[in-house]
Amino acid sequence: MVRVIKNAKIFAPKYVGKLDVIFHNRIIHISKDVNPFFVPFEIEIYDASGLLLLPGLIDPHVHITGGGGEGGFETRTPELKISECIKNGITTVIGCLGTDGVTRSLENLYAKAKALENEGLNIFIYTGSYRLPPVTFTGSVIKDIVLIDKVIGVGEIAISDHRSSQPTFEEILRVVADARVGGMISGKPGTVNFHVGAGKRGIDYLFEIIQNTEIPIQHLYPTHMSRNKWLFEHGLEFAMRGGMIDLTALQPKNDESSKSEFNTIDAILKAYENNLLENITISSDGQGSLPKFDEMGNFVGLSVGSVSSVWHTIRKVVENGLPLEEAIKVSTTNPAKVFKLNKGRIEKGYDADFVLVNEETLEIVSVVSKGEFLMKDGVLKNLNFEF
Ligand SMILES: CC(C)C[C@H](NC(=O)C[C@H](N)C(=O)O)C(=O)O
Ligand SMILES: [Zn+2]
Ligand SMILES: [Zn+2]
Repeated sequence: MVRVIKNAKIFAPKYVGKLDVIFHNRIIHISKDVNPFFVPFEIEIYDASGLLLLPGLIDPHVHITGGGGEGGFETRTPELKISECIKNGITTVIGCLGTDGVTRSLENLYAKAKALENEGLNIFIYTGSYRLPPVTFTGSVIKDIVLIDKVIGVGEIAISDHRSSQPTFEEILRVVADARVGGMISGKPGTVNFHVGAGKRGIDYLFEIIQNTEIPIQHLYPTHMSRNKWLFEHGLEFAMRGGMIDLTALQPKNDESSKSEFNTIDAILKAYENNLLENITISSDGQGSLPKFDEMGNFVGLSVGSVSSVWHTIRKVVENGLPLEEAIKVSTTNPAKVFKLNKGRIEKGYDADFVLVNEETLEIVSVVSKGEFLMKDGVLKNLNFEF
């Protein structure tokens, strides 16, 4: 079905004015005052008066089958409900495993990815989990990337963290080399998503790779880079060399980090001041655990990441003075660049993934993914097991 969204104020991300957008699964045409009765076929009209039209949000790090477990079996976190993504404007997700690569499987990750895709989202996954040697589908990272359609890279590989496998530099380098060539052969980005812990080695391994090997920086994609101010400073240095860094979004309920001296909002504003916003993405760590450990490394407790943190963070950054057309880049054009996706822009030929928000409140009203409304004026499409 061809559709037209009329009278929306469009942020492409740049604000381009009030225009009409005609689309199928991709954007066909954008112009003023489209008259749908002039086209010689049926076209569905959506009047977006009073709404802003943004590119669908891309969340590059979600534990779609659940994660956690750092406090024992009862702390394994629940899997993702697709309605959470839709209500929060997320139309593209990269799924991953985390600490627990034993009871969480890649087969389950793949099945969940296909389920989310079949119900309307755009989904990709990483092979591997925290540990090296990595868990794989086929026994090899290269084969996983080349032969498993949804696999676009490897992650989240833990470094500088007491929960990592304490990988050697050679182990890390081999995974990145395999991801690069696997990506080349299959036309995929071959991205390696590094989970960077609070350890004092930070992203030393990544600097070593770009300084001492032939591997280009675009394959190295560290996350949790606003975990603390010290790590973020190193992240900015990595960004100055052309690298992309991912920040874990500010969790709506987690008022601790919003009160702590440094959080993701500060990090985004600082990147903007340093003219490095184009090197920043944010991710929710959705359904991943957000565990706390004491100084002796004893587990203290954990909360669960929420995909709602992405839009929450963008709104907070706008409240702190960053223009909307800048703030949304961290979840549209920037992650689209990391994964080489035909997404993240409201331009002819781009995928028809949209979020429509109330221009006064920035509340999310409607969501379109692959040209289909998944939520229209606050009403979700019918979803399995979600009543
Ligand atoms: C960035 C911080 C706050 C959360 C972060 N979460 C994960 O890495 C995911 C988790 N280990 C899981 O497997 O579900 C962490 O633990 O450091
Ligand atoms: Zn992590
Ligand atoms: Zn994670």
